[in-house]
Amino acid sequence: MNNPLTVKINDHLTYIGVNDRYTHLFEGMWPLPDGISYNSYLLDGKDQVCLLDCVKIPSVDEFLENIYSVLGDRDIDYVVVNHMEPDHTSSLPVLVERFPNIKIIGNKKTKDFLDHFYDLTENILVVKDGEEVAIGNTSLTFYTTPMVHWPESMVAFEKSTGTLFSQDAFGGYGTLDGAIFDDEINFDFYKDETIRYYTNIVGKYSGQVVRALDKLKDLDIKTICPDHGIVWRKNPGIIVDLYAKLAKQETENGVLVVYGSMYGHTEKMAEMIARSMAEEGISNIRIRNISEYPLSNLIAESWRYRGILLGCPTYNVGLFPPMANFVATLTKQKMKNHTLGYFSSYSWGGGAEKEFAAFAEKCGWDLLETTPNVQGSPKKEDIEECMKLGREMAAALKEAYPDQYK
Ligand SMILES: Cc1cc2nc3c(=O)[nH]c(=O)nc-3n(C[C@H](O)[C@H](O)[C@H](O)COP(=O)(O)O)c2cc1C
Repeated sequence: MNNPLTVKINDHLTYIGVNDRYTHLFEGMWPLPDGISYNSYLLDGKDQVCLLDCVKIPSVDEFLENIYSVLGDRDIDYVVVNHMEPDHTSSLPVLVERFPNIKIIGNKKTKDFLDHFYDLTENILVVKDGEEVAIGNTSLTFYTTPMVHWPESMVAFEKSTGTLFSQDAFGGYGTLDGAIFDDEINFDFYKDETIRYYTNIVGKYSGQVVRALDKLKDLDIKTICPDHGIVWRKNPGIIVDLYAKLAKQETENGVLVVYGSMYGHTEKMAEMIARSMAEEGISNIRIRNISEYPLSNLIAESWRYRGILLGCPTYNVGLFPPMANFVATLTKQKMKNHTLGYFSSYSWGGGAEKEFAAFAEKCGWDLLETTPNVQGSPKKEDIEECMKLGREMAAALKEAYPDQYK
């Protein structure tokens, strides 16, 4: 049956994934303004057929329709579970029911998860790192990529065509709107969403990403088939380079000012600090109100800019709660190459400034000297302190990017 929604990648490989424009929050917390795709692939080795990764359960009917339209009444011999996260496996039990002879390919850790998630304990082929499994007239070789971004994560490589099935690595948010290949798509449409995906989902495991990239560097990769987003067949180097750059965290010239404010005192401080940076010639400045701007985007922007300035009022002897949450998130992100400044406001005993100082020590970024802590509305001398902090940030950026200030 002709189904234009299943797309041939090569003679024996077909894209059979689905788009999701209904889920508003990925993993229950990351906004999906452009939706997301759950990619799945059917590898036809003539005598044997193998499915690579599945989709989220609400799309199971469309998924099965795609499978049947490619396979007709043929059976499926294997399903590879490269990653156990339910957006790729919650349809697996239905698949197993429809294709009772199917063997699930995973590693030792996958086997454990299959039992705990879905009570699946039979017909599992456990593969080791580097093991090759014949799929009819072709084969798949499996490489474990632990913590990119779960412990059982692995990738599969089909060497006859140089196709890497990379699970969540090299993926991005955003549905595949008609086109699925990099040469059919304007990547500028997807780039920001790919970066936001990386920083939200994979970012804190960048060390493991670097190790995984190193492990796969000798493979002759011609096509990358991730579990979300674009299939890379023309220029896979673009997405590999982007991931490598993000993993190394090469920050760029600019400042992200994140503030929280209930009654405007801290907001005023943020505006003054930004003004003094602008007066010093810093042109990439973003001021974000933490109560209004999504955490997901704040993470992506803090990943990007070298300068990070955080400010908030004292709230019950500590940080304003949304800022406390952001600071805790930043601590877990393990980011590098940043210059940090902080500022705060209080009315009686204070407390936010101490928690900012504790964060500064933990993250280990370059810390600016001036840390204004203002009682109530900023007065003349407080304004001067804020301007001084801005000038210090400007000086740090000029030192970090001297070529841009010649
Ligand atoms: C719910 C609440 C709790 C506060 N807790 C403290 C506190 O523990 N210590 C303190 O010095 N000020 C406290 N404040 C006062 C604010 O930190 C202070 O008024 C600050 O200047 C407000 O800044 P903003 O205008 O940017 O919101 C609290 C204010 C509110 C509304």
